[in-house]
Amino acid sequence: MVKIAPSILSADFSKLADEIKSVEQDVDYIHVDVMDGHFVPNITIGPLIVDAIRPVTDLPLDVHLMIENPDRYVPQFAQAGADLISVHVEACSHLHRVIQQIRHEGVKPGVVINPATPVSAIEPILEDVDLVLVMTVNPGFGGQSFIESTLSKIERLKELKNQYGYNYEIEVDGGVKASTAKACVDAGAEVLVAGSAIFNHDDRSSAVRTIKKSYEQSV
Ligand SMILES: O=C(CO)[C@H](O)[C@H](O)COP(=O)(O)O
Ligand SMILES: [Fe+2]
Repeated sequence: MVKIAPSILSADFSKLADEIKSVEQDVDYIHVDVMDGHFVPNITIGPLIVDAIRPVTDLPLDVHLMIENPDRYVPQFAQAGADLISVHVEACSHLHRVIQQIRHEGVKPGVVINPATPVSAIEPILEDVDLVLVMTVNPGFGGQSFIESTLSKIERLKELKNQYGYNYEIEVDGGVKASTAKACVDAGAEVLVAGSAIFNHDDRSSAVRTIKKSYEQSV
């Protein structure tokens, strides 16, 4: 079963609790985009917001850290109630140490690769993570166009997972909507992050259904 993870980056921040409630019956994770204005040009959410939305839902909070030196903030996001914390390989000088740190905090660790980063950059860490997030846009903003060249990396991650019996889920993030979701699922994506394709529609159930219908023939 393919999982859906709505990104609250495209939600109405003046009523985040209502926004989360509007999707939770149809989805599997709540995706939280944390940006620091350094690793990416945008500034968004910190641990205080994660703490505030934690009691709103029982769904796992999938926290995507787009920040430099994430080791400085992992304990705060863990204490705030993150269930998964993913860090960019491009933002970590000591990736293995950060992944260990996340697990030590009792949280599932994930690693993220940007569109221009090859799978080979994270091969040594694949046995240690619960999630691999393939960015299908350059991180920083919602509502961007899907980058097709990322599909071969999803296929490679599926191949490596089958070959070595790794436990990670393959997640994709950026530009995922009805017209791009099937290609992701066919390539091996198991978790689809979608922000604008869900929150830019008044009827969230119908928006999620439209995405699911686009690939259900292939799963
Ligand atoms: O990490 C992200 C951006 O850096 C977001 O999760 C992603 O962009 C979701 O937005 P959309 O589905 O509208 O592309
Ligand atoms: Fe994200």
